[in-house]
Amino acid sequence: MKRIVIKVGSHILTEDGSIARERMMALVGLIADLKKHSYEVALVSSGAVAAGYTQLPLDRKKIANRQALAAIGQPLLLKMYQEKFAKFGLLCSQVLFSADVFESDKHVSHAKVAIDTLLANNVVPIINENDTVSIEELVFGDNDRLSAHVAHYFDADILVILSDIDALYDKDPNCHKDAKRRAVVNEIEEEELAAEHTPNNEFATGGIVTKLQAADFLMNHDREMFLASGFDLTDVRAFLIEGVHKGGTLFTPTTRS
Ligand SMILES: Nc1ncnc2c1ncn2[C@@H]1O[C@H](COP(=O)(O)OP(=O)(O)O)[C@@H](O)[C@H]1O
Ligand SMILES: N[C@@H](CCC(=O)OP(=O)(O)O)C(=O)O
Repeated sequence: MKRIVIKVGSHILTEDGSIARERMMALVGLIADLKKHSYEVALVSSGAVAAGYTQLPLDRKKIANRQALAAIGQPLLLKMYQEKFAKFGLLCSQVLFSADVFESDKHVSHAKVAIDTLLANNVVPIINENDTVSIEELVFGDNDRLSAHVAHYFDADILVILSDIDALYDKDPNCHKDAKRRAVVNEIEEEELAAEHTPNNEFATGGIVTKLQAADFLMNHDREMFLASGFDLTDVRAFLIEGVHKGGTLFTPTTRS
């Protein structure tokens, strides 16, 4: 059985100031199908701050307000996921991490027991950063790097990032019409890892750089990452279910390709 971690960003989960229910439903449908194809699936979902903002539009630039919005939004997000997974007869669960968990072997092994037990019982773990308490040195700040840690420390075969962009390009395709897709990447340059963050949505925090940092972390640990569109799930379905790499970018260590 293959274990995968899927990460979905805030932009995919929000639309016109609300949670994008249809896209959430499509994602849950994909996970249900993957489970039928014998995958174990854990989901890293952003969207707590965005969900909180639908209820109380506080100024999101203030850290204290983001902490409060996450506290409001996280239970709402989970409630929506629970309703949608129930339509497929599946249970889901909430797991919240702060960055320091991954600095302690003891904490990682406790968390792994919980994740393994959920997966063994056919329950989908839905993971997010604990944004209410994760500030300063405790913070990842973006779920791209969090999901890479989850994939590595909990032994996933691959991390799949579903983004508002359908692949990695040689330059930002939202600014350059002639940008070319990079189908397979084996190595990431230092300067690409140090570039500025370029999120394409008011609730997103990462941009392409944190996705590259996630991929670099995984490739350095001999693991793979696949980046594809979260708006249209055709490419990720083809890749995971049919084994066909049409769109999207596969990051794979040189030793494997
Ligand atoms: N070389 C590149 N290839 C792909 N996307 C890029 C590139 N450079 C910058 N970007 C930007 O990064 C954005 C993806 O990051 P982000 O908005 O944080 O995604 P998400 O919320 O889905 O995690 C794209 O929409 C695009 O504008
Ligand atoms: N933990 C935050 C996630 C913010 C974030 O990383 O968003 P994104 O860059 O869209 O993955 C939340 O749930 O709102």
